[in-house]
Amino acid sequence: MLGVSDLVKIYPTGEEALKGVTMDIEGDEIVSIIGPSGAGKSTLIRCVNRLTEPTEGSIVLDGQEITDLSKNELRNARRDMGMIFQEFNLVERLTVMENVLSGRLGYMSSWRAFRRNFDEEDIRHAYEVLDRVGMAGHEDDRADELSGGQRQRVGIARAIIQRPKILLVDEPTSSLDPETSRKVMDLLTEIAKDEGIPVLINIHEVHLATEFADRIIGLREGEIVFEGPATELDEDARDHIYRGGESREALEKQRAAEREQRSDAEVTEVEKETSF
Ligand SMILES: Nc1ncnc2c1ncn2[C@@H]1O[C@H](COP(=O)(O)OP(=O)(O)OP(=O)(O)O)[C@@H](O)[C@H]1O
Repeated sequence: MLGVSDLVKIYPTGEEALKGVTMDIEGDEIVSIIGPSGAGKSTLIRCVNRLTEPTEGSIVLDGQEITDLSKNELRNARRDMGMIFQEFNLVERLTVMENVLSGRLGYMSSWRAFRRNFDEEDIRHAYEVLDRVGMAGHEDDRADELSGGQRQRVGIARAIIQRPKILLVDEPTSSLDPETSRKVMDLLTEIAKDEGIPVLINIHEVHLATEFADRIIGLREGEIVFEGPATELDEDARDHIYRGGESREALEKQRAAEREQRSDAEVTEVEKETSF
């Protein structure tokens, strides 16, 4: 389905955000990318649909190479990639229904898109999808009247109405409270399984990644340093992703040394106080 090979991204500033990332995602798998801040998680997701232009490497979606598509070809290819963002990216002054239908714009001629001339089938589908994400009855609400959780539900509906082949999700819960985050993740993963499409999701909260993903990819400094099922993400693996080369054992040694140093210092203080 999606194959990423030797993907490199060097920003104009010289920052090498991805240093040759290779990964695949198939079927209806949910893959979470985790890693410390600056590891390259967003860059990876955004390179897949070329919101960020990759520097080198290959991205193949359903047999089509994405990296060398022209602007027009890319517009068509993006219909196959539903994108869900941290900041929801809704048009604030438009209604829920208008925001959801905007997911169909990529399928329309420029003229029909300009006139917002949607098919009846699209409108029927939009009602259905809004019901599916728990937003029935809110069709005419303006986006700027919604709570964060409701906004993300609309974001999910807009992505789903595209009938994409894959969902690319960039920090969907960063602007939400823990309870809403869990509900949104529940909905997102359930819908993706129903639709039978894979999900590539960049997520900060490791507990949500392990709870909802089939597979975890750990990125560190632009490189994959862990890949496996959530059950294999033990403390050692987490340390490796978030602290680099340090293994759990090394960390324990370091902590023991620090404890020893502290107790030596305490002894010295006591000696000082009691010496006369
Ligand atoms: N537009 C840009 N121009 C220059 N450097 C960038 C740009 N976007 C990201 N970077 C740099 O690329 C590296 C990877 O950034 P990226 O946002 O992909 O990481 P991340 O893992 O998603 O981080 P976070 O979890 O903090 O969002 C970082 O060092 C970042 O500073």
